[in-house]
Amino acid sequence: MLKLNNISKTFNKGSINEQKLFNNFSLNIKDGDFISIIGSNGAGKSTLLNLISGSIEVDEGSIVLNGMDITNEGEHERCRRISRIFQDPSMGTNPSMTIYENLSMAKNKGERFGLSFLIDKDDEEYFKESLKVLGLNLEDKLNTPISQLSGGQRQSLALIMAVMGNPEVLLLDEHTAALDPKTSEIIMDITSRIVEERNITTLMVTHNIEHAIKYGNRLIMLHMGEKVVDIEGDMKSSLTKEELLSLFKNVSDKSLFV
Ligand SMILES: Nc1ncnc2c1ncn2[C@@H]1O[C@H](COP(=O)(O)OP(=O)(O)OP(=O)(O)O)[C@@H](O)[C@H]1O
Repeated sequence: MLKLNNISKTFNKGSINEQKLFNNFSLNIKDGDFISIIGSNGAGKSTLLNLISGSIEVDEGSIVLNGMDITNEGEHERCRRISRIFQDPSMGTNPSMTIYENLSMAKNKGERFGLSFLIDKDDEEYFKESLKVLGLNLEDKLNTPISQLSGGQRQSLALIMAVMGNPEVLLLDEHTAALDPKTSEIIMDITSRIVEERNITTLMVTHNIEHAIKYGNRLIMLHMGEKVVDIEGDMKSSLTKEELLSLFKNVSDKSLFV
């Protein structure tokens, strides 16, 4: 269980650009939840993931992961338990290294090691088995530099790397947004298979309404740092695109008057 308790976050405090984004924001996420997070630009979606990953600190409130208060842990300390994939496929992998080396790095995440320690031939079979799940034949390209892979192949690899250490939480920050529509569908299919097979608690920020509806057991809409829609279970699975767009429009229209 991941719990965000009464979180507050203000950017540029005390300056003319001060922006109070989250004010007493709470969220309880159950183990195995796959949550789609939508909302207009600037709603606070990425900031929410930043607060969970530890890349920015909360001003007030606490974050508790499976009973352990991680509020004061930095990103590096949280990274073994919380994995993240970004929009840019080059961010999850090291382009100057091979697939094999990247996977070795992911396997040893958070540990102190030198490159010589990374090359362990015994890992080869394990890496090949992990890559086979993707169905992209990357298992035959272990010695190929990442720079020679397409964006979709890189993002698939980033997924395998992100879940390699069995994280408790997976954060997906518009991870298909930079891909062409067909590749984006393939990556979403792979994502959903991996998340389901491993039962990883997942938060996925997306601007793709269809993906938000199709994937996950829960959907949250953020608006100006507030949770304005939160549906799950049967309500989520029967939600139509029209209904969601109408909810979205209601929220946007209302904000014109505040
Ligand atoms: N590090 C920061 N310093 C100052 N302001 C920030 C910082 N991070 C985010 N903000 C501000 O907080 C607000 C929310 O930003 P955030 O990136 O979380 O929105 P978002 O919902 O992810 O938007 P988008 O869909 O455009 O990616 C924005 O107004 C943004 O300018």
